[in-house]
Amino acid sequence: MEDVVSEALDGAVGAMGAPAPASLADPVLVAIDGPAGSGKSSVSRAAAARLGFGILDTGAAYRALAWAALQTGADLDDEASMLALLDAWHYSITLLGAQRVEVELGGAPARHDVTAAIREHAVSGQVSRVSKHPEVRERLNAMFRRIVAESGLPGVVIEGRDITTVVAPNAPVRILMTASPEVRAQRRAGELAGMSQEQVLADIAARDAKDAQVVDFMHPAPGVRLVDTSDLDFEQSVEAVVGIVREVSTR
Ligand SMILES: Nc1ncnc2c1ncn2[C@@H]1O[C@H](COP(=O)(O)OP(=O)(O)O)[C@@H](O)[C@H]1O
Ligand SMILES: Nc1ccn([C@@H]2O[C@H](COP(=O)(O)OP(=O)(O)O)[C@@H](O)[C@H]2O)c(=O)n1
Repeated sequence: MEDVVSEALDGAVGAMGAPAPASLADPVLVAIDGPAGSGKSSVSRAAAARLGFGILDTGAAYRALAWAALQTGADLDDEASMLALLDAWHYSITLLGAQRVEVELGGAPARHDVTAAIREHAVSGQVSRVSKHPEVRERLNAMFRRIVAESGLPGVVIEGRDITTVVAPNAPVRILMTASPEVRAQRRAGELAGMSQEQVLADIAARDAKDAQVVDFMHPAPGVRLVDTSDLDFEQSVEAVVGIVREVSTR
């Protein structure tokens, strides 16, 4: 399946004019989980940049699979159909710089830049239907571990729902990022033009409820640090994550 082309170094070329040096050691992992709108993607991205690490947004792969299923007319509730899609697709995501997500499905055009499309409401509302399948999760988790291992980066922040518990339970830094439902809806409503805060709150509550049937991302597992961003501004949230990483790495 995932004949993954992790284009991690593209961003480094653009940013620095030369490819990033490949690290000989395994990358340091910073695992971050949390519900929708807690700030995990944007805060993880800023923290990674500050630490000189890459960022792997795992939700993008679930979103891209849902996008591919909607595109091809496959039944999102049928696990075998989703596994067949995974067998056929090529997925790539940048780990440095601006996020770019691409999917190859075969056919014409072969390669689709889905960076914007996977954030649309039509995809967000359907993605829990593909992420509920256990074997789909196993296949994507294997892909995430491979992308990180092959990144050549000194460290990678990897964020999603089950990173601290399933994908990287041995990561030296594991964080659960939360915020109250009202604050999360307010943040998301600011991003989604034309939707009221009430609509957004209902949407993310419904998605969280479906997702929570599959993985627990509301309560920190033993050893996982809780960062509640309800009363933190963006900069304070980034500092909280960077502070935990520095604290752990100087122990
Ligand atoms: N601590 C914070 N204070 C204010 N706004 C924030 C904070 N964290 C994130 N945001 C904003 O909230 C929105 C949702 O954050 P995002 O990172 O997409 O959340 P998640 O990945 O958990 O769904 C973004 O527009 C982001 O800039
Ligand atoms: N590790 C992960 C990441 C995402 N997901 C699924 O992918 C969807 C989109 O994740 P996301 O992180 O992009 O969502 P937001 O929190 O950014 O809204 C979630 O609603 C889950 O259904 C998952 O099941 N496991």
